[in-house]
Amino acid sequence: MEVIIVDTADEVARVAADAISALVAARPDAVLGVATGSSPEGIYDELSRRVAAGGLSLAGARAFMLDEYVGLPADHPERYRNVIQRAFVDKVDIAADAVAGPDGGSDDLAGACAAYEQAIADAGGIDLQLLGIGTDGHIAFNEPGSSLASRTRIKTLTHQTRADNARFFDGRIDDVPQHCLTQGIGTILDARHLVLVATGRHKAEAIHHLVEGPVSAMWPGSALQLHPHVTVVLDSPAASRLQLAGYFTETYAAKPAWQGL
Ligand SMILES: N[C@@H]1[C@@H](O)[C@H](O)[C@@H](COP(=O)(O)O)O[C@@H]1O
Repeated sequence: MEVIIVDTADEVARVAADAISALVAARPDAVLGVATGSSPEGIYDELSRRVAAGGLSLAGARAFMLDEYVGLPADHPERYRNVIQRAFVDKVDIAADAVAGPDGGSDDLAGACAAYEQAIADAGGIDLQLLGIGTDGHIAFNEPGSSLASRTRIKTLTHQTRADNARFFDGRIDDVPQHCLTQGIGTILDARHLVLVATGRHKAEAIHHLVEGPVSAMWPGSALQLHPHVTVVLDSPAASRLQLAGYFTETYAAKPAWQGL
């Protein structure tokens, strides 16, 4: 696991965008994994600037989403497929039909989960998966207690996650769906490169457990320790509980230029 600590959220976004730019330069038909939440928004804005400046094109890329609420109407602004449309698809040159998510509106949710796993497999798997992290340590919507081997399935959101996400529903926790479909931790670990971003002191505890805690279903992000290619990009407040912060800073400063992310 490489942990990169920078000063600002803008720098976090630039580093993560660099990883995507390098991948797409080498493989224009890359399969990206995109995440919702506030954390990746700066990355999408940075990618959009690079596309507008002509230095990057995602026209040949495909993308898979991590998760989706169950039961929101198709036109609900907080349905994650609509969120990712506004935050990412509309800002870059990726084809709208090249972006897929689990179907939280399906009458057959188990079937929708199986179909989503199959779609990812049919695309050859995900090259680079962007991730944020919840304050309770969840990745995608894998709440504490999730199997580290889980695949795409229905989950019940914790009170803490619904309270955190109520800000997207005019502060009304009761409007936040109780259920979601989410890639499992096993699904996420199948991606070839994981890039997790976090900013702010409210993420420091979850980041501490992810990087330095024991691997445990109680802190789902800690499963990333099992993956051979993980890049964690943090601002200083998010890194503030890391015992190894000094070492990570020295390592990044001394990083060989040829190494890439
Ligand atoms: N399902 C998403 C996660 O993928 C995301 O990582 C998390 C953190 O969101 P934020 O980046 O807004 O703190 O929120 C949601 O619960």
